[in-house]
Amino acid sequence: MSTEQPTETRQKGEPILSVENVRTSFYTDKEVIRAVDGVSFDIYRGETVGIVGESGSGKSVTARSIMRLVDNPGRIENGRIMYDGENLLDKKPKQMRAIRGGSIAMVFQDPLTSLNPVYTVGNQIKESLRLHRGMSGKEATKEAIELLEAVGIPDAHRRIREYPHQFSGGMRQRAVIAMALACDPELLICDEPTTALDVTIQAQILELLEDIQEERDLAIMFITHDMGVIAEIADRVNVMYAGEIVESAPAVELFESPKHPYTQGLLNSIPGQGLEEGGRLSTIEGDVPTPNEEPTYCRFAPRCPKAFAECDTVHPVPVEVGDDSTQHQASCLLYPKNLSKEEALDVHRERGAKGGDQR
Ligand SMILES: Nc1ncnc2c1ncn2[C@@H]1O[C@H](COP(=O)(O)OP(=O)(O)OP(=O)(O)O)[C@@H](O)[C@H]1O
Ligand code: NI
Repeated sequence: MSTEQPTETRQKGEPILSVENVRTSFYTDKEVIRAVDGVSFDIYRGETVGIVGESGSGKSVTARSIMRLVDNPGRIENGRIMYDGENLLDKKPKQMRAIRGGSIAMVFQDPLTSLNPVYTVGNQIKESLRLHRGMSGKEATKEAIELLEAVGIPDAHRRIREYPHQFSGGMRQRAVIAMALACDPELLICDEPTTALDVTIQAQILELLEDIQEERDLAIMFITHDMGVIAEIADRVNVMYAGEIVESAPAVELFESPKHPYTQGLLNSIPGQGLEEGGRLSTIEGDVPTPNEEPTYCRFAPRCPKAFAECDTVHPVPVEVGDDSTQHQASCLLYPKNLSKEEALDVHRERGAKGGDQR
């Protein structure tokens, strides 16, 4: 972290969540997979931070690391996750359970992973209210109905007595969001919450999240592989590739002026943009590599149209790339632009040697 905070950031006060140089690895029989490899980012109150990247880039493992839900053979090996001034990695399992579904709630792609088929939707919301806010009886029923109304479920006093299978996909995801809100969270982590829904319903859910955020000053971490969705919802974007954040910027700036060749490639693959001759959508050739060794090179180089010899021997660290702001970083040897190629390479070599992800 730099000691010089840009004005805009300083005005927002302290971040509600600071992920600092986190590494989470999976110890399989064959190899050690560094699924999250030196990841750092902040989330401020009332802000939506997007995490975007192709399948396998480490988005979900990042979310699960924050929630301390990494299963065997996975281990969080390095870094700090500061929440409300305390490191979540130091919390006992019991303390973590209180935080999960309490001040930090999570919404997954498949609402059925969060809903129990044998209980009514109302009873599940009421159970959350009982556990996290000590409510019961009529008071809890009233609050549960209000929550269902707040997430746009019509006829809430009747639907509260229905089971998850009686809800449509979109309504189920709304119910899951109501359940998350029942705990009155400060931070909502959404992992592809709209991916399984059709486009119209997806738009409605995104709108709902924005409304709720405004009402409650909620911080949202939003994971998706869809740049279009990011454009809709994020204030700030972190682009992930093979376990690392390769670019981080305010959303508007990222879309207007992407710096990392990977981000540029992702943006070219949005329908309606970057159409090749003949109208075909351009995509980035090849797949995300499995990050199974310490990066002493750029993991994107094999797919990068701008790669040069040093990309195979120098690990890029995040450097400032903003045209006029100090909140735009990219991990790419092409930058900083104001330096010669040799000077820029030295910046990456030196900072990499000092321990990598020092922003
Ligand atoms: N249980 C596990 N065992 C071994 N490796 C795992 C496990 N879970 C995740 N990984 C590794 O971590 C990498 C990142 O996974 P992650 O689920 O975070 O990707 P993602 O960016 O969320 O992708 P998607 O868009 O497909 O959800 C995977 O490619 C895989 O190599
Ligand atoms: Ni995922």
